[in-house]
Amino acid sequence: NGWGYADHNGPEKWCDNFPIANGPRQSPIDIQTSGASYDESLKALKLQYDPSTSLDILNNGHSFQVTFADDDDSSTLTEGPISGKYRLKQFHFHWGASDDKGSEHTVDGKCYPAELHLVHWNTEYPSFGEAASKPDGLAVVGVFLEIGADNPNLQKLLDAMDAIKCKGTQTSFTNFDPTILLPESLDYWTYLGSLTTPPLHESVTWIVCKQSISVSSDQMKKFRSLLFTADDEEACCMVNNYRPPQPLKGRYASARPP
Ligand SMILES: NS(=O)(=O)c1ncc[nH]1
Ligand SMILES: [Zn+2]
Repeated sequence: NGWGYADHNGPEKWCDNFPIANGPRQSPIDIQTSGASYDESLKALKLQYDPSTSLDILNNGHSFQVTFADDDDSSTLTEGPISGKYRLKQFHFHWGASDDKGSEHTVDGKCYPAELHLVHWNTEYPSFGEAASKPDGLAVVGVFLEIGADNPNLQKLLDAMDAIKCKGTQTSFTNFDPTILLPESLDYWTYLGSLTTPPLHESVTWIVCKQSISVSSDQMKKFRSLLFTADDEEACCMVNNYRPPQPLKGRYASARPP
C-alpha cells in the first residue's frame, strides 16, 4: 500500500521504499536561528502570480492542493536565493491534530499549527516532472500559520473544502491569487533540502518566511474535517500530515542581512 502518515506507512517507514529518506539533504529541518548566517549575495524574493492561472483544488489523500497552469511564465518566483525563473505549480498545507503541532519546519524547536508550501519548478527544465529530480529543480516557499484572529484570506480555501472532503475529489478553483496568503514581510531563511513527501527528491531550494500568517482555531478545525480516505473506505481524518525535522548533516540556514 502507498505511503501515508499512519504508523504502518508514515515517515519512519518511508526509507523502506525511498532510501533517500536517510540522505544528506533531507527536509524539513529545525531552523536554528543562532546558527543561521547572513549571506550578502541573497536578494529579496520576487513573487509574481497571475490569478488566472489557478485551476482547481484537490484532495490527493495526503493534503489538499491548489494547482496552477504552468504552461507559460504567468506565475513565477525569481530573485531571492535562486538564479533563473521558477514557475508556480501548486500550493498545499501540512497541519496537526491539535494547535500545538503541524508544521514541518520548526524554528529553534518551535512548532506551528500548520505550514503552507508554494511549489515552483525551474524553467531550465521542460516540466515539473523533469525538474523534480534535479538538484536545482524546485524552489518551495514555506509560510508558517500561527493561531490568532480569523484569516479572511483563507476563507475561499475553507469554503471549497466541503467539495473535496474525500481522497481523489477535486473542484474548480479559479481566479485565486496566492499572494494574499503571504505575510507582509518576505524576509526568509534558505537552505538546500528535499521534498518532504515521497519520493523525497533532494531537489528543493527551501525558502522559509520568517513572518507567519494567522489562522484561527476554528479555521484549523475545518482543515481537520478533510479525510485521508476515499468515500468507499473507513473515514480517517486528515491530520498530522507532516514529516518531522530531519538531521542537518552539516547544513545551516542562511538569511539576507537586515
Ligand atoms: N511538501 S513538499 O512541498 O516538499 C512537496 N511538494 C511536492 C511533493 N512534496
Ligand atoms: Zn509540503
